[in-house]
Amino acid sequence: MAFYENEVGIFITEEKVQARVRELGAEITRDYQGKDLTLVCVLKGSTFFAMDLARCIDLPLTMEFLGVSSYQGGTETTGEVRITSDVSKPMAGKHLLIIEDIIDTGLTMSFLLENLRARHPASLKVASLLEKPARARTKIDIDYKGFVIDDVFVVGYGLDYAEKYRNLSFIGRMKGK
Ligand SMILES: O=P(O)(O)OC[C@H]1O[C@H](OP(=O)(O)OP(=O)(O)O)[C@H](O)[C@@H]1O
Ligand code: HPA
Ligand SMILES: [Mg+2]
Repeated sequence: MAFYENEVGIFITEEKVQARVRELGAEITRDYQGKDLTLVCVLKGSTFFAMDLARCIDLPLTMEFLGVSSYQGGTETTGEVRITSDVSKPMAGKHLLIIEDIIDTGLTMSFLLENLRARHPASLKVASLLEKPARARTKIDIDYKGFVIDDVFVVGYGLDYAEKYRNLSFIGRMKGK
């Protein structure tokens, strides 16, 4: 029996995730032809998605990493988004695409959009593997969206519960949460 099976059930299979990531990569490749694209990967949750997506984009892109945290290990947001590590270069004049694993209440993305917009990029767009509209507290326009999901707490493919389960290659759901 695999280590996660008591607590986690499969929600979106690895095959479905990978197929959708390839589609999004092809779309981004078409849209950013001739532009100097910078992926802003949001630590820690988006790392697995960002790494796979980047390999499906057929363009000479740059990768930056921005750490933010607001869940502090639980299943409910604390409502306070903190930057835990900043990008390594000025973002002014760049075509930025924020890469997220999930937009749940939208508080993190709303913070990120405001923060990055203030740095005067040439353009600013959003890619998120998951969207959970049932819990949205603010409206976020997602330019590249993987899946819309119901109000369940998901783990795997970068998403954690108390820092665990990020390394599952599928999207799982916590049993009883
Ligand atoms: O839309 P929201 O309700 O703000 O939730 C989404 C955010 O919450 C999670 O990050 P978390 O704060 O857990 O940090 P982590 O990525 O390091 O797990 C997730 O990775 C998103 O960044
Ligand atoms: O459903 C979720 N799972 C893991 N982390 C999250 N952060 C916001 N929503 C979630
Ligand atoms: Mg988390």
